[in-house]
Amino acid sequence: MKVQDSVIAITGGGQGLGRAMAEFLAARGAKLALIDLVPEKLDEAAVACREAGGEARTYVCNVAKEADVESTFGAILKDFGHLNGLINNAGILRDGLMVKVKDGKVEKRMELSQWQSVIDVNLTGVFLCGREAATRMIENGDRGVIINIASISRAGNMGQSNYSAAKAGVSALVPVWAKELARYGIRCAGIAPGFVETEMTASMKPEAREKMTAGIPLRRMGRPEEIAHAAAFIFENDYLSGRMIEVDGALRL
Ligand SMILES: NC(=O)C1=CN([C@@H]2O[C@H](COP(=O)(O)OP(=O)(O)OC[C@H]3O[C@@H](n4cnc5c(N)ncnc54)[C@H](O)[C@@H]3O)[C@@H](O)[C@H]2O)C=CC1
Ligand SMILES: CC(C)c1ccc(C(=O)O)c(O)c1O
Repeated sequence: MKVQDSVIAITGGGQGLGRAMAEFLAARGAKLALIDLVPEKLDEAAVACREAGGEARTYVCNVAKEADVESTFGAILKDFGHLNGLINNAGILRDGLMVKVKDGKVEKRMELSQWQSVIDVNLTGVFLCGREAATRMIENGDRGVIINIASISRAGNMGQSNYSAAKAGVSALVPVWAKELARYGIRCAGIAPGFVETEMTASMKPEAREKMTAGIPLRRMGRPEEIAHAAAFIFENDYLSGRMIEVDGALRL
């Protein structure tokens, strides 16, 4: 599918990887529907997309809320008339060990609320947006692509019971949706990034950065545009469906 003139919704499009993917696709002529919780971030991202050469509109929405998601995708169809892509990117971290022994006593360290908040956004949010996007594409007769952003943590990372479970879940949805939606001309694939340079990692102390990158076979973190490049490849390759692409510098957790 051509990126040029395709209408692509990106959740968490206000900053970080979501914004980087939006700018990358905008430079190739995409029409972006940017979805996020934070209006100011959305406005900044939309300006950057227009400067890159694409069209962009913004939608304030909590992906974990069914009513928000339904009205947002309704508005996208009304504004653009079509929907050809969804990048399920919005995600949060609430890391912590599940249990810990302190002074000989076992403590429950990961609160249920900590578990639930990550599952709500990173897994249920992906389900709600994927279901809504597929519904609208099919109703509208649009061919389309759904991309789920996972993480190398999907393999199981210490201190990330909630996050690893959610990322394994969104990876499992990829072949499910690829099989269910192929008959409607919709493909589904995913990307599992390793550590990517973001504002957070850029502000780390040099020693901490060096320790982190020392374990990566390519000896550096990924760049946001390298993840965006993988998203564009998935979008453009019409025989790619049901699979995850790992963009992690060969790191295994
Ligand atoms: N940065 C990294 O090194 C890696 C990131 N990832 C994944 O990539 C995705 C993006 O990560 P980053 O750009 O680093 O994160 P970020 O924290 O910089 O950006 C996430 C965006 O999602 C938005 N968001 C959060 N909750 C939301 C909700 N309920 N509804 C709508 N929007 C919401 C935030 O407002 C923010 O703009 C996430 O799914 C993350 O798990 C995966 C592997 C590595
Ligand atoms: C542990 C993985 C590679 C990781 C690291 C950092 C972030 C982030 O800052 O958002 C992630 O989302 C990750 O999945």
